[in-house]
Amino acid sequence: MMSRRFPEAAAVGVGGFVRDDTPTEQVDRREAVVASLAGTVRDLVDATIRTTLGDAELHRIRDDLAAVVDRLRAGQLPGPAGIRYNSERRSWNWGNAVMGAANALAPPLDVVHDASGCHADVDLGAAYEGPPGLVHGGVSAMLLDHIMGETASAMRRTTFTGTLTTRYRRGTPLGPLRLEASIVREEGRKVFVAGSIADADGVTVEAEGVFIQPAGAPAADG
Ligand SMILES: CCCCCCCC(=O)SCCNC(=O)CCNC(=O)[C@H](O)C(C)(C)COP(=O)(O)OP(=O)(O)OC[C@H]1O[C@@H](n2cnc3c(N)ncnc32)[C@H](O)[C@@H]1OP(=O)(O)O
Repeated sequence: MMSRRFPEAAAVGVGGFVRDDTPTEQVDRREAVVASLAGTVRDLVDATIRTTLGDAELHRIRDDLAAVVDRLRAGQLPGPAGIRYNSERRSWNWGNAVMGAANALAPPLDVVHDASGCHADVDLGAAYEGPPGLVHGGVSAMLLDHIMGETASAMRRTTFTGTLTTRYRRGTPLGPLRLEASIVREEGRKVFVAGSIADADGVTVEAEGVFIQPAGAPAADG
């Protein structure tokens, strides 16, 4: 297992925000490839959780997968993916825990910015279970944190989560869900955001968050 700290990544400027002048067309093409790979790995996670095969077959499958991991390790970044951007204002954060195209742990969340904030439709499977048949509370908080953070930043400024408060009104069933977020008010560098998760019968989780533009960060970058 790879180390969780990446001093060698900082040394070569990988991670963080990285200017990368790969043309957008090439970024789009590569994104489709890594998203396809991550989709198959996501299937693998679901299939692993739900497998009923016998122990001997699972040992053989584990060996096959270990060989695949070795093939992927033949070419690796020295650290996490960070956020990259080019001169055409195309940015990509393929490792992001919630919407990273290359991250099989991400559901992934496809966030749509609209007039009132952001929304996203997501379909959560067995990998996101907490109580039986229900979404893990930490997963709900993670998804809300992300969509509320995107709402606060409005794609034009950097904001970090200061405080996130969640109220779990009832269990959130695995399956199709709708997330929504909107800005309630702003005070100086603080952006107050409301968010929710709903199933077909209505809201299951409500959240309030304070998102803060760090001291020294540009108020808006256009
Ligand atoms: C587009 C991508 C979307 C991604 C969405 C995902 C969002 C995330 O998960 S971000 C990761 C989780 N969050 C973090 O790691 C943040 C860690 N904390 C920090 O970096 C800093 O503490 C930070 C930026 C929140 C505040 O730092 P700093 O700018 O120095 O704040 P500071 O000057 O002390 O305070 C500014 C104001 O914010 C308030 N404040 C500070 N911290 C908090 C807090 N945690 N909660 C609420 N209010 C706070 C202060 O009271 C102050 O208010 P006022 O102006 O009224 O006096």
